[in-house]
Amino acid sequence: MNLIIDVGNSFVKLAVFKGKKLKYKEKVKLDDALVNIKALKKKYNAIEKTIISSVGKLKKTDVKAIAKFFDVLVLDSKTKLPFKNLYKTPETLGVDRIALVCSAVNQFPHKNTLIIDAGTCITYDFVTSDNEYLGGAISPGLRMRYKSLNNLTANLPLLESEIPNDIIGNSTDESIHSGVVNGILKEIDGVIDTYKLKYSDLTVILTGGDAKFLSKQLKSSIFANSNFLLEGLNYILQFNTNE
Ligand SMILES: Nc1ncnc2c1ncn2[C@@H]1O[C@H](COP(=O)(O)OP(=O)(O)O)[C@@H](O)[C@H]1O
Ligand SMILES: CC(C)(COP(=O)(O)O)[C@@H](O)C(=O)NCCC(=O)O
Repeated sequence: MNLIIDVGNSFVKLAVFKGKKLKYKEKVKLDDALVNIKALKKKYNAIEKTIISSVGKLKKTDVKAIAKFFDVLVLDSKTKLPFKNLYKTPETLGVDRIALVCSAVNQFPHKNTLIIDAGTCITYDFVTSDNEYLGGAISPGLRMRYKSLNNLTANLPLLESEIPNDIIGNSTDESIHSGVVNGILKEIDGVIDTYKLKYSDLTVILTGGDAKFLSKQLKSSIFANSNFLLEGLNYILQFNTNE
């Protein structure tokens, strides 16, 4: 069994895989991660290996503590990968984005694939049918947009995400929901349309904490898969250990 540890900028996702099968997953705050990992070790004593992908504030001491329980692979720019990385600064590429690309080449081999991860940030990652990763884009995520409107103004309240009733916001709250949510939806649909002009056979995956919230509102046809990153990490672990 493999334990997958995905440290994002909002949450840590923990998952247990038996071979390719997802057996269990949970989402925790970073401060609780170590305690929950210890509990998972007790619950699933068949876990031998773990992969850690962190773009968040995971401490080196936490990695050391985890390495006491399991055989650890810490994903970084030197890890053996199943695609050609053409990013100009591979050493600064987010390891979560690397895992998304691995998931795509594993699940959609020889396809032009755009992976959209709606998490703290929204990331766009594109891999060609020739297995070449070209890069993509980074833009502010759903909660980040609500928070920035509140943080950087005197009068705008902090709201919880809500699907707007109309494109025309007829109150402060409705104007914010329209700006933030319609803004993201138009951005995503617009990015997909632009890629499709060049790659008409494009496969699009939507994942991340906000994927469920956004997927039904999009006009483009996409595959929504909340486990896409976790599956990519499990694949990297298998790819590096010949499991
Ligand atoms: N308490 C919370 N704090 C931050 N984000 C939250 C919270 N509750 C729900 N969310 C949603 O989760 C999204 C982040 O999802 P996730 O994919 O887990 O992020 P990351 O992988 O970057 O940690 C945010 O954009 C937000 O809409
Ligand atoms: C863009 C990100 C902050 C996204 O993180 P997330 O929203 O998934 O927590 C992360 O992939 C990162 O730190 N990237 C480094 C810059 C780059 O990918 O080029």
